[in-house]
Amino acid sequence: MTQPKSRVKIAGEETLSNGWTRLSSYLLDYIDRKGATQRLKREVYHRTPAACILLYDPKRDLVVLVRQFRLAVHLNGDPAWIIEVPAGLLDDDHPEAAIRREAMEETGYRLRDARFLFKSYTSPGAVTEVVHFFAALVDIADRVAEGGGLDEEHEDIEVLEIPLDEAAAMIETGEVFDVKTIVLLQWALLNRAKLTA
Ligand SMILES: Nc1nc2c(ncn2[C@@H]2O[C@H](COP(=O)(O)OP(=O)(O)O[C@H]3O[C@H](CO)[C@@H](O)[C@H](O)[C@@H]3O)[C@@H](O)[C@H]2O)c(=O)[nH]1
Ligand SMILES: [Mg+2]
Repeated sequence: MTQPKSRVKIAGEETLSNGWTRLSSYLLDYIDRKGATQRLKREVYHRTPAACILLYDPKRDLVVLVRQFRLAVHLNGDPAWIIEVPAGLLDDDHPEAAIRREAMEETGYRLRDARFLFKSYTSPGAVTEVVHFFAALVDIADRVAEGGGLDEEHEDIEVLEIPLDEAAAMIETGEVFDVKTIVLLQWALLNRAKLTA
């Protein structure tokens, strides 16, 4: 499908907040499918790119997950120490270099091969964030450090090793409700046979 960029003209941008991440309000002139120009106002949160990874140990048939506090979840009134796949911001690194670094910092696993799967927008209605998804096979011998996150960034990360079927069942029970984690656990179920071969 052609992507008609000429149908969109940015007519103005105002920075609403410029803290950890910039929040902007845009005015855009958008030509709709009937050919009429609409002046729209849209707010966008400029999150930088990120990466996440499924760590699967085929010998023990388990996945390596992390649990940490997420303020946004807390503010919504949900249980806020949430279970996720290891993930982090690219910080200007290549996605694979970044996910190797994050996997080590958060879980203590040194990755051998990391396979790129796909990338995904996590909230395209308002947020620029794009997340690069990876998978890697790990073995108990690859755990060369404790993980737990960086002390200087006050990361307080618990490492969990959970049988794949149990982790996947936690989607249905509502214990796992982070979208990148749900996607990667479902990818693992679909590909387990190939991963163990
Ligand atoms: N000072 C300050 N530090 C912050 C702020 N927001 C985050 N940080 C710090 O920035 C670091 C980010 O850690 P990463 O491991 O690089 O990122 P992440 O938070 O795990 O992000 C991943 O998960 C998010 C939630 O699902 C995703 O939004 C993100 O794309 C990525 O996948 C953490 O040390 C965190 O405390 C802030 O507003 N102020
Ligand atoms: Mg992280």
